[in-house]
Amino acid sequence: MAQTNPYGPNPSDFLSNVSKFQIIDSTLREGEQFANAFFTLDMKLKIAKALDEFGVDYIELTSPVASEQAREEVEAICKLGLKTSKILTHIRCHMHDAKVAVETGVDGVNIFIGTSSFLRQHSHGKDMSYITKSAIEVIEFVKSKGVEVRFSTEDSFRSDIVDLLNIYSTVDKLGVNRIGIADTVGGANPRQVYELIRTIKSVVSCDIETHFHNDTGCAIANAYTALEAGAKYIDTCVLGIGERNGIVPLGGFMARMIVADPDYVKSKYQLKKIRDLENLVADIVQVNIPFNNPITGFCAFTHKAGIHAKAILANPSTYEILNPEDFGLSRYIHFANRLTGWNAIKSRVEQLNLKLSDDQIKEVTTKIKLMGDVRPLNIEDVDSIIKDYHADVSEEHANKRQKTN
Ligand SMILES: CC(=O)SCCNC(=O)CCNC(=O)[C@H](O)C(C)(C)COP(=O)(O)OP(=O)(O)OC[C@H]1O[C@@H](n2cnc3c(N)ncnc32)[C@H](O)[C@@H]1OP(=O)(O)O
Ligand SMILES: O=C(O)CCC(=O)C(=O)O
Ligand SMILES: [Zn+2]
Repeated sequence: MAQTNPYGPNPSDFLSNVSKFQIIDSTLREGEQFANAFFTLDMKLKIAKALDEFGVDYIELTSPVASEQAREEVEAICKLGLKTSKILTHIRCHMHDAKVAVETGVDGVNIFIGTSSFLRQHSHGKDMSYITKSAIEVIEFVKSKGVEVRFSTEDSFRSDIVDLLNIYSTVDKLGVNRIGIADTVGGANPRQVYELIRTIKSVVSCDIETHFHNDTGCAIANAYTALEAGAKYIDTCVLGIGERNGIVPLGGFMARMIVADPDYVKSKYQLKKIRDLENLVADIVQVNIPFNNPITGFCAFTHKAGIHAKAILANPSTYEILNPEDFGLSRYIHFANRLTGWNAIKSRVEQLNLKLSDDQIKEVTTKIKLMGDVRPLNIEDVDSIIKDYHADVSEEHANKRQKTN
């Protein structure tokens, strides 16, 4: 009987887009706002090509009005003729920005403006009626140029819900391709995300994009819940880089989604390229891949405790929700420590091509654990304990045979 996936989408959840989400990768926009990022054109071209090869649906680029170089970079990336990813640029709700953006050759423009009282008062100083008026003007202009348009409210979760419903239904009627909902300060939790998206979805017919910061560690969970509530597009960055501690990390998001819908994720994204993509960005922004990074952290597929090792050797699904092979990686059983057990050591004895009975393996395991109580062990330590033990028991055996002959 086919087993149902306990982590799969709920089949009765008709609004859910868990099995048809798309990725808007913002490594070259939000990621450029990461404290350590200084991207040259060459670096941006390399990252754009790698994102395209991985298969992200869209690549979002820094506003062309940020600097002359930024504008040239947008144009150069548009000219790459990427095979999969469409190109967006991220602009203020501002006519000048829109005029510059549509001349760069992008496929779409992501417009944003702050709607919370914090941002209305201290960022741009405009009220909701001004915001609505300029949104209409800028959206109509971008649409007239035949490129995709998305309108987003910055700091959506601290914005007044009536303001949000009014502005989103207005821009929806203008025919935007997507609206964006942003947790700009990373304070939202999954339940709030679900409720806000369901409420907004009831007044718009266009698709919903979401943008989650990770200040309180909820970014991936919020992204997943957003899809469950009916959002379709998730903003990501490689390694989650971005302003402050960044946004939804592409790799971690892939880990979340492959568990929910393996067929969709494997058919759409080149998962075996995730490690190279992360290494490329990590090198460019000069950070290490975190040890506990989903998928590519150095110990993401390392099993240590004896109980885990035994079960993993019997069936990897016992303690693995992700299959390392899906990402071109392999699992590792860490047996050189005092938490090891005889099953793990038996596997090592077999790898070393030695013959020991189960009782002998249990005895040598006790020796390894005793040594592991004294100091940290490495593989060579364990191998030499096994080999010495093997030599001893073989010699004993030979002596016994000599005596009986
Ligand atoms: C949450 C986010 O990550 S949003 C994306 C952030 N991205 C960026 O900031 C891109 C890089 N930014 C830049 O290069 C510059 O800030 C520029 C070119 C956009 C603007 O530079 P400046 O004109 O020197 O203004 P400065 O950066 O000091 O202040 C921001 C200006 O944008 C205005 N503004 C801020 N957000 C918006 C918006 N969404 N729509 C319209 N105007 C806005 C502010 O009112 C302010 O203009 P003012 O000084 O005339 O009041
Ligand atoms: O444009 C958006 O939707 C998000 C902008 C942004 O980076 C943020 O609000 O944190
Ligand atoms: Zn952001």
